[in-house]
Amino acid sequence: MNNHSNGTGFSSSTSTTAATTNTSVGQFSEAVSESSGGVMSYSGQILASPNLKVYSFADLVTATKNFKPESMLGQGGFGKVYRGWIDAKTLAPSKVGSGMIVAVKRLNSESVQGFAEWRSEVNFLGMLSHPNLVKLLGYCREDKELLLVYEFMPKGSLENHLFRRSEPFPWDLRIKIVIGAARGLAFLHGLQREVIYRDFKASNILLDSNYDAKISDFGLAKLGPSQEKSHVTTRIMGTYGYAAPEYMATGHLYVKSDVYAFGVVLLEVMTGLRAHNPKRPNGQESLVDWLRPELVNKHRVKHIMDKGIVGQYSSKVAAEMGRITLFCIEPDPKNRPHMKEVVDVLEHIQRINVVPDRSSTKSAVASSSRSSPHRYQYAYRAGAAGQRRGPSPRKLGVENEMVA
Ligand SMILES: Nc1ncnc2c1ncn2[C@@H]1O[C@H](COP(=O)(O)OP(=O)(O)OP(=O)(O)O)[C@@H](O)[C@H]1O
Repeated sequence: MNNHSNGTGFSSSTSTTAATTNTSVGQFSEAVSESSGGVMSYSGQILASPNLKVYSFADLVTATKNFKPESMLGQGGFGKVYRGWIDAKTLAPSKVGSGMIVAVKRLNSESVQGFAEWRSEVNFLGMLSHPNLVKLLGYCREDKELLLVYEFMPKGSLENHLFRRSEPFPWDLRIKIVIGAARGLAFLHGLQREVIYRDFKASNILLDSNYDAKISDFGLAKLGPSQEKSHVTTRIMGTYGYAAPEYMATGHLYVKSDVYAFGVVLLEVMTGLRAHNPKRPNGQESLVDWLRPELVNKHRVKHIMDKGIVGQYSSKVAAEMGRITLFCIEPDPKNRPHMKEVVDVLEHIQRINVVPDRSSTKSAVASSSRSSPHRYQYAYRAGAAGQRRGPSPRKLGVENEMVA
């Protein structure tokens, strides 16, 4: 057993483990001290020290009832995620059915990338706190086992709602979610030493019971460039369809590479179509390449909007969404907006959505029999409705799979 909790939610072994997770934590602590520790920024905070519970593997076996298959919430590129139970006050593992629900990610410890992802998650999420970032509660590293314990997000991911459900996802929830996610990214980009998230996509936007968005999965996050530099150079990793062209071509990663990926998610939210789907006809596999020309003409934008949500947004809103999306997916990173500007524009779009024949989006949505937020029921079931709109996104650069 490597680590033990001292029951206070923080233990000396937390810092020992953090210190031994090498380079990125060193850099990160530096970035934190540059920002003088415990600083508020865009209503978020860099914690003076990580506040994570250290679990033993046996703790998490108890919490998840031995990772029973029925409690699996989902599966990502680096491991499986299970529903678990802990005591809400002490965060100690509890019996299934008592205390509070958490999500326990068990990483594939055989893979080098699995360890890198685990370390990055502990380093970044352990130090950052913001209403639009998912909360990491604790972790376990024992022999080959690497696990992470997160707050449970009962409404699943944006990807689930957009692409795996038979019912169209209401427009007002779509816009609320992208605003939350934009605030989360703006927080990361607004830190004194910027954090580049690098894997922004619909499946990494998780939703709480109120459909408030929280960005999860900091496995690929990087500290931004120091001082004069505009970018960091890294191995190409991420997910097909979302990675910015400059990053794919050169490995140069900018804060604005995240803005590009955000623009791709906006396009998915508008159209209800996946960023990349090899099953679409020739020339339509990449959503951006296929639909960018439509975004240029504000009168054509309405034709690419998801047919399932007609009547829930005004044409002005569709045109404005088209404009900000186009701005985010500009080929040259310098021409893309800052996330703070994107937040302002999206908040404006949310305010101006007056739908014809109705006085507000809310009433528009409420009067739609198919997609009222009250009627829109979502019970968390992993992969509930199968692949409504194409296969899951494919990871770039996992292990030795490099992309030319
Ligand atoms: N905190 C959480 N609460 C509820 N469900 C979660 C939580 N974290 C993850 N999940 C579920 O588990 C699934 C897998 O998550 P994970 O982060 O491992 O992979 P991913 O983001 O879907 O893909 P990849 O890691 O390959 O990019 C998610 O899509 C989501 O459905």
